[in-house]
Amino acid sequence: MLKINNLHVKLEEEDKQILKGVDLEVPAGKVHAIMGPNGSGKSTLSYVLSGRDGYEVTKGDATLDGEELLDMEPEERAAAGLFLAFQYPVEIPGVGNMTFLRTAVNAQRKARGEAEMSAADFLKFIRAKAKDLKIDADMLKRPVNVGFSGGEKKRNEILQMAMLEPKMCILDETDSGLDVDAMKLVSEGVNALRDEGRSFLVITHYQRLLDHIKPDVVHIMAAGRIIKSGGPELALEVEHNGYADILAEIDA
Ligand SMILES: Nc1ncnc2c1ncn2[C@@H]1O[C@H](COP(=O)(O)OP(=O)(O)OP(=O)(O)O)[C@@H](O)[C@H]1O
Repeated sequence: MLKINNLHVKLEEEDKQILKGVDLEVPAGKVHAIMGPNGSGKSTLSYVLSGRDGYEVTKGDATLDGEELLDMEPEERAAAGLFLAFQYPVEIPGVGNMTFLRTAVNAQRKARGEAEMSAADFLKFIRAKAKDLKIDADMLKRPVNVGFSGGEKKRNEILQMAMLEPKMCILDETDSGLDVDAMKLVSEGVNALRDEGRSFLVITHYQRLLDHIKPDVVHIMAAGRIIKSGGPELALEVEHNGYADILAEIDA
């Protein structure tokens, strides 16, 4: 599924290397988590995979099911099955949430050579998914994310993910801004999408999210590289002891 090989990335505007040799492999059907101190490069990794401007890949590559991701335009990456839920979801004034989702779903279907979904079928589909995520019908009519609370934005992103049915989902700090109940709801939304053909990369600071979304593997990122990988117990170790011991192990 997702394979990242010795990825080096610098900022385009200044000579600052942020990713310094990331190696990561997320097989089909698996949930991997990335934790790591502030500024270690976790969000940069998700931005680069999504095709955001401002970063230059200086070495290495990333493939999704063998296809080179980094050469693709952002919409081609989405059509290839990549989905990213960002730390700070964007607001799109003037574009209704429902219209946005219908356009996105139909663009994906078109890219896959499938027929567009009719208005009636789409309405049924979105209403069922929104109900599962306890998203108010009123929120579907409002402009995308405009005036949504932090938690509503996160839930809306999980709705987008549920509607687009991607094969590789990257969730960047989906827990930030969620209250306990919303975190449970969002985690349930993610768990409902777990499937042997779908993989997840969950970037988080908090072990408690991983209590709900149980990862197969936890990676620790520091200074632009994955420095340690292990099972869910690694997240517990971080929760109890912080990163100092792990960083010291690497330096030794
Ligand atoms: N556009 C930019 N201009 C200047 N520095 C940047 C830019 N983008 C990223 N950086 C720097 O790159 C480093 C990695 O940032 P990144 O946001 O990827 O870290 P992170 O691991 O996601 O951090 P956090 O846990 O705090 O969200 C940081 O030192 C950050 O300041």
